[in-house]
Parts: sequence; structure tokens; C-alpha cells
Amino acid sequence: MSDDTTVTPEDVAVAEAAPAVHAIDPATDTVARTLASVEPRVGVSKPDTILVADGVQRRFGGMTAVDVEHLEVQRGAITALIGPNGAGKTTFFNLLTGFDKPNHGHWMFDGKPIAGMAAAKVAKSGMVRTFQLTKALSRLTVLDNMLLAARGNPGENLFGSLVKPLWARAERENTEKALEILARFKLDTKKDDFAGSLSGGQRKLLEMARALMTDPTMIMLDEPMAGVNPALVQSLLGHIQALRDEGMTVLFVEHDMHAVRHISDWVVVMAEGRVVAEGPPHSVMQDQAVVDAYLGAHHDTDLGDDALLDPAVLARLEAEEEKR
Ligand SMILES: Nc1ncnc2c1ncn2[C@@H]1O[C@H](COP(=O)(O)OP(=O)(O)OP(=O)(O)O)[C@@H](O)[C@H]1O
Repeated sequence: MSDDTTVTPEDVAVAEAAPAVHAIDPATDTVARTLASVEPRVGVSKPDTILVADGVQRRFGGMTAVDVEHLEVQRGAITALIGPNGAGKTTFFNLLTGFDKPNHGHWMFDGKPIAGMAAAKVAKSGMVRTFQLTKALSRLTVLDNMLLAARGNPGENLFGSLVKPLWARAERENTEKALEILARFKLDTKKDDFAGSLSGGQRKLLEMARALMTDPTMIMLDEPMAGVNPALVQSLLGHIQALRDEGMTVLFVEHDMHAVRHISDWVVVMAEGRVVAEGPPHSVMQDQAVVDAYLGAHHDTDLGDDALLDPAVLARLEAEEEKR
């Protein structure tokens, strides 16, 4: 496996081939225009909701990890889910996608109740997710990883698996589709390599590519930028934006505020299990509840300030905090 911090010539080629990240102009973009008219308030209704969660609670022993009263996600938009460490973002993702069970609550996806549904069924209903730590199987080839993610494989049921023309045709179609998707991510030349030999960024791209094998309506990305070297960050952002421009709904958990501000149409902020703010990226990061959640006593600093993304400034703030 190559070192994730080393920029290889392949990384550069992958990055150069990615769709460019572009500024979203509310004058020409329908999603941006629609969301511009939505009041930035916790639990606010969206004009075209694809996902709505109500009273979702998850407790671990005496600790409430998630306590979301009401949240709506706008169809066709990129929504970022942010919040400090331990805010409950991943647990909330796990609940929504069927990888964990809530103590209370229900939620609807595309008009259908899916709370309590198993993860595979949730994925079949059109909501797929990726993981913070990629799930690509390192001892399988890139192509086999893609084929494993394909939906409606006749080999999944006994009848289909016994009828050769059925599975042979499906395998051919799935292979064609996999190669097309891999080409989009410039991973087609790696189809016969073990997934374990890819760089961190390429594995994130493979994870996204695998998710697309199921033709999702909504894609949920858990920290897509984590462990990705800088040469591939723009490329990943460009790919995420391209999914949205094709009409897919994207919900992503992310710590990288540059990424969040660059591509999100809407930002939801969690702290201590609850949603504490939501709104467009530029305004939500100046919200007092968000500043409090991230910075504790540093009320005079806002998250819209790029200085906060500077490691030197963060180190100074942390040192000041320790002295208190
Ligand atoms: N399986 C578990 N058992 C016990 N506690 C858990 C479990 N999963 C999560 N927690 C706790 O729930 C809280 C929320 O964790 P979660 O991982 O959802 O937060 P997060 O916002 O995704 O954090 P990060 O940004 O660090 O990934 C944390 O206090 C965590 O320790």
C-alpha cells in the first residue's frame, strides 16, 4: 500500500481527470435558489424532503449518543453533517442506514418508513453509505470489489444462481457498468490490482464507486476526506459535486471545514447528540450555538473565519484553553 501522504504521479493523474469544483450560483442553480428561501432554524421543513427523521434516540448505557427531534434533508442537495468529536454524527448515520438500532424514533426515506430495516434493505431502497474507514476488501481486485457491490445479482437467489444464462448475462452487464464507473474515477486502469494496493485517496474513490453500483438515490459519505492526501481532496470534492449535479442527494459527515464550505448547500450541526443549528454554510458557522459547540469559551471567533483552519491558530487556541 502506498503512503497516504505521498503524492504519486497516479494521484496527480486521478486528480487532473476529476470534475472541477465549482461555485454554486443561486441565480442559475435550482437547489441553491430553493434552499436560499429556507429559514436557518433547527428542524425547519424543506421544500422537497427526501429524508425525514423524528424523535431518534440512541443511548449507550447512561449516555445519550443521539437525540434528534426532527430533521429534514432536501432532495438533490449536498447536506453536510458537522460537529465536534463525539457529537453523534456517525451513530446517527449508522441508525439511518440500518447498521444500528435506535432506542426510539422513526424516519422516512423517499416517502417510505425505513426505521428498523436491515442495512442491505436500506441500500436496496436507494440509500447507500460509505464508511469512515473504507470497507474495500484489500485481497480482492478493484473490479471484484465493484462486482460484490452490484445489486440484483442473480447469484443472490437460488433460482438465479442455477440458471447460467441469467447469471452470465448479469455478470456481463455488471462488469460493463463497473468499468464505466471505474473510468469515471480514473480507476479503470487499476481494475486488476488488489484494492489493498491503492492509496488512501484512491480507496475513498473506490468506496464511492462501489456505492454507485447500486444506482442510489441518496449517498451518505462518512468523512470522505479523512486520510486523503491533498492532491486528491479537490478531486473528491469535484466528484461529490458531480453526483449532486446529476440529481443525487448527498449527506456527508466531515471535519474538514474547507470541504464543507466549498461544496455544501446546507449544513446541519450536531453537538452532544442533538442538532444545534442548521442553515447555509456561510451563515451557520457564525451561529453562536455552533461557535459554542466547537470552541467552548472562544465566543469571539467564528467558524467562517479561515484563520480557524490554520493549524497554528488552532494550536494557539488549544494552548490558551489548557491554561484556563
Ligand atoms: N458502540 C458504542 N458503545 C458505546 N458508546 C458509543 C458507541 N458508539 C458510539 N459511542 C459513543 O457515542 C458518542 C457519539 O459517538 P459518534 O462516533 O457517533 O460521534 P461522532 O460525532 O461521529 O464523532 P467523530 O467526529 O469523532 O467521529 C461518543 O461519546 C461515543 O463514545
